[in-house]
Amino acid sequence: QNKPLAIKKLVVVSSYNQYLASVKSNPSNELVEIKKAIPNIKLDIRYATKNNFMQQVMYKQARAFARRPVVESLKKIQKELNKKGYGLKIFDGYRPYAITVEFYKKASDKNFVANPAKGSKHNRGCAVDLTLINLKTGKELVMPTPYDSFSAAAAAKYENVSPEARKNRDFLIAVMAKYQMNVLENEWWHYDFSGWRNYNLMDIPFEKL
Ligand SMILES: C[C@@H](N)C(=O)N[C@H](C)C(=O)O
Ligand SMILES: [Zn+2]
Repeated sequence: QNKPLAIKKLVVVSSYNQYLASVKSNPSNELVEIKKAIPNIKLDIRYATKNNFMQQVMYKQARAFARRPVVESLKKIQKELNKKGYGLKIFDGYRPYAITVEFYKKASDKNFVANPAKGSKHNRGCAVDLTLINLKTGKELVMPTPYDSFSAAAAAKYENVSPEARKNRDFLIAVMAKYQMNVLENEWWHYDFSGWRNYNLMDIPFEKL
């Protein structure tokens, strides 16, 4: 006889007080503002502009957050990169769940956006979208594709790219992995924190944080 399927209900925290209580019981739950913790990090929050795949402003504020241990990893990564003349540029961090719902409705290719039925690691404050910059010039290093290019060439192991783009991409992937930030198979710019399972999905707008 077939066993009934166990259907897990998706938990999304949308109450600010519930979020505060979770931080009180475990400080790792805090959504830390990345720029405050790492002042020399560069931000280019595309979803707070119309320059993104949605072609509309999705965030009211150009800010980036991540859970405390994720920001600790980013701090170490930035330190290591700075010694070599490079730095990070952040495109996105914590993303409220409602935004993932909007992305999924409109995205031309659903392979490049998380399904709201499961939620995104961004909604857990455990994913960041980023690239590398040259510290002196502030310019982005050459990568296989632009950010959020929903193309085959965006894959982390895509072979048919220039030697320079491949070198930069593979260097970024390696330094991120050293600090528990693992690249997403089909997006070279997206990194998931290995402890993401310990954090709830959230739907709290930046303005409240
Ligand atoms: C939309 C893109 N930047 C992204 O973050 N995709 C992943 C799969 C996500 O939505 O979690
Ligand atoms: Zn992402």
